[in-house]
Parts: sequence; C-alpha cells; structure tokens
Amino acid sequence: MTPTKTLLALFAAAGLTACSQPAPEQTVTEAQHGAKEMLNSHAEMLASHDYHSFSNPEQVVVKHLALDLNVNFDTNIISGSATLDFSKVDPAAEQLVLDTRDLTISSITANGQPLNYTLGEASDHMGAPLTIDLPAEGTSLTIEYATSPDASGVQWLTPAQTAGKEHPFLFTQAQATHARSFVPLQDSPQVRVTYEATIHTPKELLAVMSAANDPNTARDGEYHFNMPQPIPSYLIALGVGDLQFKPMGERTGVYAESAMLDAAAKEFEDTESMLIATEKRYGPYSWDRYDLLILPPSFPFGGMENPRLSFITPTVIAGDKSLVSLIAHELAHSWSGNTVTNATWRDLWLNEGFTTYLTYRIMEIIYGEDRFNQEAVLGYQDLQADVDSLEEGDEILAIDLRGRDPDDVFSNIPYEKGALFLREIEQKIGRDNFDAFLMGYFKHFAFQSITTDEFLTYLQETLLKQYPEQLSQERIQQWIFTPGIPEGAPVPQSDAFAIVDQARNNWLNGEVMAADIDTKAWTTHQWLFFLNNLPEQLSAEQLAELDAALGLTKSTNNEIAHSWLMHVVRNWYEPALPRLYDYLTHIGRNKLVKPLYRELAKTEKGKAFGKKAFEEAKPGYHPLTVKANEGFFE
Ligand SMILES: CC/C=C\C/C=C\C[C@@H](O)/C=C/C=C/C=C\[C@@H](O)CCCC(=O)O
Ligand SMILES: [Zn+2]
Repeated sequence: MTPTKTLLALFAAAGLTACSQPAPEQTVTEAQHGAKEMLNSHAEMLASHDYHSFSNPEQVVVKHLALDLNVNFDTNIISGSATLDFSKVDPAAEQLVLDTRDLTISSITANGQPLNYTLGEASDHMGAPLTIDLPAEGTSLTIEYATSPDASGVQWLTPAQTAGKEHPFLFTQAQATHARSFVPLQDSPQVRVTYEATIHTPKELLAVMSAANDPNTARDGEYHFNMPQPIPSYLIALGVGDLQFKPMGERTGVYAESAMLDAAAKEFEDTESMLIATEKRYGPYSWDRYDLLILPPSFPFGGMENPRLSFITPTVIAGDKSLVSLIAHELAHSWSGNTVTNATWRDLWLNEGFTTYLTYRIMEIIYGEDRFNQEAVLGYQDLQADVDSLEEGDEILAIDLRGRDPDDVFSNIPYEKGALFLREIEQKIGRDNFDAFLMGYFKHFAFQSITTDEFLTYLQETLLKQYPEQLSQERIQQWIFTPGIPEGAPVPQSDAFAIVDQARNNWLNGEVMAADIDTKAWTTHQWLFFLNNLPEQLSAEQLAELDAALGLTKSTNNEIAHSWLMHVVRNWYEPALPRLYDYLTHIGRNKLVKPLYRELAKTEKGKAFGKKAFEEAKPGYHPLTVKANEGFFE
C-alpha cells in the first residue's frame, strides 16, 4: 500500500479505530490519547502499514473479481482475463495499484478502450506493482494476463506425481502473498472481494474452487463458480485434477482422486459433527457447504482454510483418525480467519491463535477431555521449542514483519501462544462466558478484516469492562507485545503422559527392555510424547533396540515417523536411512520435511544425504517447500 494510506490511517487513528500498534508498555487508552502525536512519528507511521502489498485501497478499492481462465497443462500456464469492479474511496483518485508477481500483462481495457499502465520493478518478496490509469467512465476494467510456469502460488503436477498416475493435477496456495502470482489484484487481507470464475480445463478433469462447488456438475472442461461473500485475496483458491466427490454428511463431503476417496471420507467422517458442534458454541456457519479437497502429498501445508473447500494434505490420513485435529483447525477458520480476518500479516495471530484455541475445543467436544489434554501438552511443547530457538522479536504475537517475507517467519507462535493467551482468559472468566464472548466477537466483526488494535479496543469495551477483577490491560499487553510465554500462563497437563514418562525413564535407566514396554493401548499422541522427549543423543544400540521392539521405521503414521526420523538423523542410525530417504522424497509438507533437512544440514554426511534427497525430490516439491529448504544445501 502507498504511504498515503498510512497517513490516512493515522488520521483515522486520531479518531481512533485501527491500524496503529501501541508500544508494548502502552495501554490502549494511552494509545488512543497518543494518536495525534503519532502523526509525527515516522516509526509509528510505518507500523500501521501493510508492508506486504503495493496496493492503494484507501484510494480505490476493488470489490468484485470476475475471472475467465484457461488452465494449460502443456505449458504450465494459466491465462485469460480478470475483470475488476472497483470503487473510489478518494474521489480524486486517478490510479489503481495492484499486486502482481511474475505475471505477463498483455492488455488492460475499460469500455473496450485500452488503459495506460506501468508494471513496476519487482522486489524481493513483494512482486511488482501494476499501476493503472483509471478510465474516465465506469468502475470496471479488464486485464488480459498469463502466469509464469514458476508462479509461486501454483503447483503443477505431472500424472506420475498423482495417486492415479494418469492425469495431471494443479492446485494453488495463496497465503500469505501468492494470490498475486496467479491473479493481478489488491493482495492485502484488508481488501475483501466477492468473485466469480469460469475455468477451462482439459475435458477429463474437474476444477474446484474456494466458492460454491457443484459435485454433480457435468465434466465438460468448463466450470463456473461464484463466491458471494467478500473474502480476502489469500482465500482465492483453485484445484484441478481427476477428482471424485463423496458426501460425508448433509453439508460436508470430500473431493479426492479415486484412489484415496474412500479412505479420506472414512478418516474425516466426523467433519459434519465438528461443524454442528462449532455452530452450537460459536454461532452459525456462514458459508453454506463445508467440503474438503485432498491434495497430493506435495501440498506444502497440513491444510489451507479456503472457504467452503479446505485444502488438505493426505499425510494426515493415518487410518485411525489420530491426526484429524487438522480438520477441526481448517473448519474453525470458517469463523476465525475467514469470517473475521487479520488485516495484515502482523496480525496473523488473530487468525491462527483463535483458530488453534477453537481447534482444541472442537477436539474436546468430539473426542473427549483426555485427547484434548494430550494434544494441548504436545502443542505446548511445540511452543516451548520455538520459544527456545527463535529470536525474541519473533516470539511476539503482534510481530514486526517490516521488510521480511512472511513465509520466512512462519512458526508456532501465532498458533500456540495465541491459543494459550485465549485459554488464560477462558480460565480467568469461565468457559461459558468466554464462549459467549467469542460468539459475539465473530458476529461483531463478521466479514471484516481487523488489526490487533481493533481487537484490543473491542476487548477493552467488552471483557475488560465486564471482568475488571479477572482481567487487566497490562497482562493482555504482555501477551501480545512481549516475547516468550508470560509467567503464570496455563500449563497443559495430561495424565495419559505420566505412564509414558515412566516407561521412557525406566527404559533409559536400564530397568526395562524396550520390548517390555506395554504400548498396546498407546495413542498416537502418547507415541509422539515418548519420542519427542527422548534425549537427543542415543546410541546405535539403543535405537536398534527401540526400532526392533516398537517398529518405528515401519510406522505408517507420518507424524510418528517424523519424530522417529529426527532421532535417526541426529544419531545417524544407518538402518533407517532408506526410510528417511523415502520419506523426504515422497512428502512435501514443509512442517514434516524442513526439520529433517535442517538437522541433516548440520553434518557433512548428513548434508550430502540431504542434498541428494532434496535434488531428487525438488521437481515434485511445491515452490514454497523448495524456497524453505534450498538454503540448507547451497
Ligand atoms: C509469525 C508469522 C507471521 C506472519 C506470517 C504470515 C503468513 C504465513 C505464511 O507464510 C503462510 C502460511 C500458510 C499457512 C497455511 C496453513 C498452516 O496452518 C499450516 C501449518 C503447518 C502444517 O500443519 O503443515
Ligand atoms: Zn490455520
């Protein structure tokens, strides 16, 4: 966004609504009083800026997008037109600024007449601004364009990289700043658009989008979509493949290649119950249907909350529903993230912290308190590991992302620290009271994009007034603006882990053999707790004993295999190296492969092994997984 927007935001802040970030020690009230002085502060000016968009929605805002696109699997190019309906916020505005990355623009017209435009210089992680002179008449313009075969937000898979091996596959991943690599638009989560699309594909393939999908549509290579609710650009998504559909409930179903359709529908059969349970606690589901699209294993994330159609990694199909918290998470985003959205990537914790909090709650409702406690402890340990390894600045919920690529800063902080913060409030005021607050919050900000400040102002007006004895402004500021886990924060506990601790200690002390540990009734979470809390240094004999007794190298649960393989790498346990190689070359989910590559890169032989696996896997990895790992082997 242009600097002008910052100034406007600060004038607004003198009011004060949103966009400014008070210093950690300030209270919101002080921040409000101080808003006028902030106008003179360059640093504060920068802090209110969406650093990750060139666009100028404070002058001209795009309201609706109509796409007509051709998906070409021979050239790996998406091409066609984007028609943007805009509205002038500033009546004197003469230009519309859009975000692009590696797009070829062939024409821009309005009312059949060409418009002048300039495509600016591309910068590191921002792409290039596209500045268009607005037409004298009308509020709509059409851009003819084509994507690059290397578009950062698109992955093209050959038939060999799919489950069916017969047809190619394409999927997009727009969060955080990759929508601009397949559509020219105002790529800031502050801007919400409705959209419609016509997608042309090879006839034998089906296209699906983050919009209304018709499972019974004729497979004729031309598909029409409509998203009537305004969504931020990072939620625009497209998938194309040899897809089938299977219903799971009245409002839920799954799209997948036929090879995994039944397994996915079985694994995720509780989705409908999750949807009903979440509505009961947090208010009506606003998006009509909730379906899942199961992607090939190269999908770089666990899931992506694309509205009406979450994109899901197949790595969570474990056969025993042990990893389905991912579905609860993506579903929860229908409230936190998709209905109430972070206004900038600095505010990501508003999306992910609330969603992670809801995830735990949904899991507890559907699978019980015992599972909730186990998942909460594992989440807390992930958070602690990040707090131990990250720079202090990166442990702050309202993180400073100036000049940084959001993809490089991804961590558990907005997720687990955000959720823990909310759990503390819940514990202080009572669960039912907090649920009522959340329901009100989702309603109050429905279909809006908000900053951390707007959240704080809302909190000030609601919970802080209602519960002055239980909550304080200082404590809330500490959670949001200071690093680490605040002292006195809730610490999740699970009784189910006590026997695991005991088994591990007894084995490490030589009191029992691994073969004598009674693991028959262990849950996946107990296995993870056992493995994640073993000492880093283990001897080859110890690893061999564990493996022989517990069958770890053979584990088909991708999370358990990951935790085991971390020990394999750290201790260079040779019998499991073929399994490690296979794992790295068949899975592209960054959360599962990056820690292994990072660990491999620490030794010479590990580096050689990792480089070989990475080079072999690279053609099948998503651009984001390549970007996240290539640095280990340069
Ligand atoms: C502290 C980070 C602050 C800002 C980063 C902003 C955006 C992060 C961006 O790079 C993209 C994130 C996409 C996430 C999608 C899904 C995740 O929930 C997946 C989590 C990992 C996994 O389960 O595989
Ligand atoms: Zn999420």
